[in-house]
Amino acid sequence: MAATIVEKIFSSHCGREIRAGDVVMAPVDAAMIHDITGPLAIRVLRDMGGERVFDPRKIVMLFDHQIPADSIPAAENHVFMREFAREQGIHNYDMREGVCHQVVMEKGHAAPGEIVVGTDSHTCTYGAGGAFATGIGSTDMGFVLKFGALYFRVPESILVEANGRFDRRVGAKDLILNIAGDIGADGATYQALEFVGDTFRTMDMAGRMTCANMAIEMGAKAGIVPPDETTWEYIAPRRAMQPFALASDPDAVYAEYRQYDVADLAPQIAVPHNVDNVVDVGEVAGTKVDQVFIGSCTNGRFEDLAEAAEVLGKEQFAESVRVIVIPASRDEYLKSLKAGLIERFVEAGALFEAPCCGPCMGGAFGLLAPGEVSLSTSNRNFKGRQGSTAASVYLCSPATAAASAIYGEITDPREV
Ligand SMILES: CC(C)[C@H](C(=O)O)[C@@H](O)C(=O)O
Ligand code: SF4
Repeated sequence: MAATIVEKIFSSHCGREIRAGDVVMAPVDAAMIHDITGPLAIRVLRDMGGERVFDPRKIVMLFDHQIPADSIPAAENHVFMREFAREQGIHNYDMREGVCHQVVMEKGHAAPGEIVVGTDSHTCTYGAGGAFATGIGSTDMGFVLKFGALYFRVPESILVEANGRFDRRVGAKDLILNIAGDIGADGATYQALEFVGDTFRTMDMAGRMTCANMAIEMGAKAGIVPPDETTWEYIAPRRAMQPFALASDPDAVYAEYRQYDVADLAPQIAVPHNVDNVVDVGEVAGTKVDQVFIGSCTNGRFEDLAEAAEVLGKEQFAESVRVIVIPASRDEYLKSLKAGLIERFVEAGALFEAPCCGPCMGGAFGLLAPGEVSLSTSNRNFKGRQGSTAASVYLCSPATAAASAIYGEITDPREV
């Protein structure tokens, strides 16, 4: 019977034919925990009487949300997790490598055809690499840590096809914001978004990660780009794995089909206070901004920083704006450093920070005062997300963020 890529992944893990809607107990190939949600998962494991984890090699631990520790409880969480990792023989990246989703991908913990879970909603990012990846709660993770498997209701898929070439300074983030605006924040609840078409096929891994990352912003359980040459090139230095074919059958059954042509797509922006409140940047151009954040698991890769630097050129950032630039990982940091991007950002007046979640979630720093406006390349603009509930957060691409930071107001990057 014809199957979607998601149904195929579950079938291969369960050893029998699985269909969307089935509830199955499936083994996981990797499980990620971080500094916020990890401690609770460990406590759940303990409460269940779990002495040892199922397989320490399949568990990835790292700290990214509250680093370096910004409070004594955060520092205590770090100590608690370090001790657990030592006791169980789990490799702990600690706070050395960067934002969880970037690190999982970069270090090859997720690969095509795998099932990966993480105690973070943006775990769906690894779908960029052809995995079925989804965020789970800490209670479920306690179970996974002990048994290496979890109950899943296999999702139906929505086929999202994008064709055409982007205009100058328009890219993956604009497309996914446009899709979020179209599908809506709950339009894909408990389903999987399968990204196909020329636009995704010619998109680099950085762009695919940006898109898969935001699947959860439409309520989707997962977002997945069927693996192709780009995927396997990314995987090659990270995992000893022979490329194999994995795609939906042509007559697979989908819950929905959505088509996009990106040729005339303008830069997009999500206006406060919802991710699906999306308009062309031109509609809000001229809005004054107090803070611009370029970073996060959505847009903190070298390609994103390079895009922002290209728009910046030899300009300065407006003195009225606090510009915070944070690469998503140590690798991305080093690439940016070697390419001279950091020097350019700092010369232009930016604060350049070491890899972490930063102001994305208003966790460690970069909080907004009531009435302030932030422009962010991250994925959520809910009330209070980056500080005061009376502040406003807009979401955009790195190009739009850089252009707006130069002028101190929301600016279409094509006009710079
Ligand atoms: C802290 C964590 C649980 C949370 C998530 O699940 O996504 C955070 O990373 C976020 O982006 O809101
Ligand atoms: S960068 Fe933001 S969205 Fe990504 S994991 Fe950190 S807090 Fe969550």
